[in-house]
Amino acid sequence: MPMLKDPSIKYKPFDPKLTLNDRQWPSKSLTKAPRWLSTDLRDGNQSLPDPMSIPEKKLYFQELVKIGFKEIEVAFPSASQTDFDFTRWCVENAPDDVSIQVLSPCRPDLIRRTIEALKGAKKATVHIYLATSACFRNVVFGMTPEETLQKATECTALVRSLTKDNSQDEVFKQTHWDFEFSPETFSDTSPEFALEVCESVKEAWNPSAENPIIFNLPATVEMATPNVYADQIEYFSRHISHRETVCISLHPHNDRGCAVAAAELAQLAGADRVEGCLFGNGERTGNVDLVTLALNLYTQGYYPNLDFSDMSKVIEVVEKCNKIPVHPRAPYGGQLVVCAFSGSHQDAIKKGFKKYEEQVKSTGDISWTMPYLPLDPKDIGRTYEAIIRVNSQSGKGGASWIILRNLELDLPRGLQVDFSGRVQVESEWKGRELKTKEIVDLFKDKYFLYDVQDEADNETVAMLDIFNLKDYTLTNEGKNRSIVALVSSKSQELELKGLGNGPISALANAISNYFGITFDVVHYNEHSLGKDSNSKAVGYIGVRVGSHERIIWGVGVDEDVTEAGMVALVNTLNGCIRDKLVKV
Ligand SMILES: CC(=O)SCCNC(=O)CCNC(=O)[C@H](O)C(C)(C)COP(=O)(O)OP(=O)(O)OC[C@H]1O[C@@H](n2cnc3c(N)ncnc32)[C@H](O)[C@@H]1OP(=O)(O)O
Ligand SMILES: CC(C)C(=O)C(=O)O
Repeated sequence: MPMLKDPSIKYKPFDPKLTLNDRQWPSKSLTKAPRWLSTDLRDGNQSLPDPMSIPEKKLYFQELVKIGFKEIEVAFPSASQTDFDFTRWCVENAPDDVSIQVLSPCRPDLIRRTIEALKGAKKATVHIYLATSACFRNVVFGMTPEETLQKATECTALVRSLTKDNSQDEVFKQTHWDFEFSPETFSDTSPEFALEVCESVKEAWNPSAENPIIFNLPATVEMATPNVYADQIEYFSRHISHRETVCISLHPHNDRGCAVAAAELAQLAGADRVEGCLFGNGERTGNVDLVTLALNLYTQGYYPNLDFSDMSKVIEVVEKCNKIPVHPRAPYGGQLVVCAFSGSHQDAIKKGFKKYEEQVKSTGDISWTMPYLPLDPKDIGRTYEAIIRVNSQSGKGGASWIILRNLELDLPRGLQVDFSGRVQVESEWKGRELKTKEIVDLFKDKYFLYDVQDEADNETVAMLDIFNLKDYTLTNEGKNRSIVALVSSKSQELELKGLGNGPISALANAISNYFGITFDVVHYNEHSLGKDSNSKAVGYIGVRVGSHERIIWGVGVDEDVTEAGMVALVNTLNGCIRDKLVKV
């Protein structure tokens, strides 16, 4: 029995050791982007089974710059020659406005090596960390609180002497130095002790309002619900002295699956900066996902200062370098998050797009109100074609969307229902999703939408012995129209004669007369295809034959709108012959 019936004998509820009854964060809203730091190349990379090679790191770095990151943690330079060399490459290649951040533990030898890697950088942030929680102090370091405080302070003083106070080395003087300290395991540290250590570190660094110190307060392990983290951050923000000289940074991990929520609530609680990775890569369950955080802001109408216009490219780089696939359901970016397979979703989205396109056309108003889709897929470089996909769970909306997007045919409701039955049979038979081309081909075959200019289509028409409207003459007979129409297939030619109050009804009457059946047009509509003067017209016709309940649908395309309807009618005859409702 691996799971305990009484887990309380093993696990205790988290005690934040903090009472913040006058918390302010719950009544605030997020209205601007924080400072972002990507730690993909450090925290993300250190968690990969196969860390990135230098070419992969370069590719990733360039993508981060393209997205718009101005602070990038590029490595743990003392860890390996690869990390050191890559830091050197960043120093030489980073754009002037991008600050290169590197991480080191509070170990003087490693701090020296780390700072050596930054020589010549235009903008650099030295980031050191030391765990402050009782668990880590006792289990990992065997250090008292006083020893921890002393080590953090001494290492900060060392970084200061090697960077902003380094008067020995001219090259070091050229760099704009920032300093970041992480009381690692902050989420599990007594709030008073985290504050005490940070006050001492702050004094050792001596920041200013112009050059604030960064206190990165990590949820190294996510310990509790996000509101607890928010309280911890608000407590720190309200109690740290000279708040204007401090930038509060977040570094949430996702152990409980709440990293995004924690980062959002903690920003409400006063944080200025967020560290994380694209698509939440990182130790264990990952760092906070910066794509989600940024696009959450965007879909509230606030520009996140990160540009995901080419999401597919971002995913390509992330997957190539991390060698971990981005989950198809990853918020915003996942391949399946803008795809609807099920009938109700497709129906709502299709109606939503119709309304939206009308709204934009008639008023120019692009404000987004779309069932099921919080983000316009176009904003992240996705096409509308990919939104609706068709399988056995789909209704009429799905297949007709594909036909609309690919053939520009806005099918009448009855025809949608008719076609969706055919699609359903096909997808169940194949036991899988039907691809766009399969659906389009299915439609062309079912409604005889063959192109006379196309050789392959002509062969099909001949093989299936399908009737075409070859010629016709219409004459007025009082209020009525009389028709003589020539329809031909490969094997025969028929002369049909009839009378009606218009060309369509005259031809329907001619078919009735020839085959000795009732052939009633119960649905007719048409619309134009294309927007220019060469545009064609499409006609849709539904007929009821004899005593059959079923309506047989035909579609016809022609330069002339009347002829499009007549072609559609001849195609209903083809449908009747194929379905053996009419004998030739
Ligand atoms: C939460 C985080 O993600 S923190 C970042 C973690 N990232 C990494 O560790 C990736 C790179 N790390 C490495 O390549 C190696 O760990 C190195 C090069 C830094 C150090 O390697 P080693 O010297 O072999 O040490 P090792 O990794 O075995 O153990 C860590 C040692 O550092 C100490 N240590 C751990 N964190 C810190 C810290 N923040 N400050 C000071 N010392 C620390 C540990 O107590 C341990 O000391 P001990 O050997 O006296 O018990
Ligand atoms: C070094 C720190 C910021 C860290 O990675 C963590 O605590 O998760």
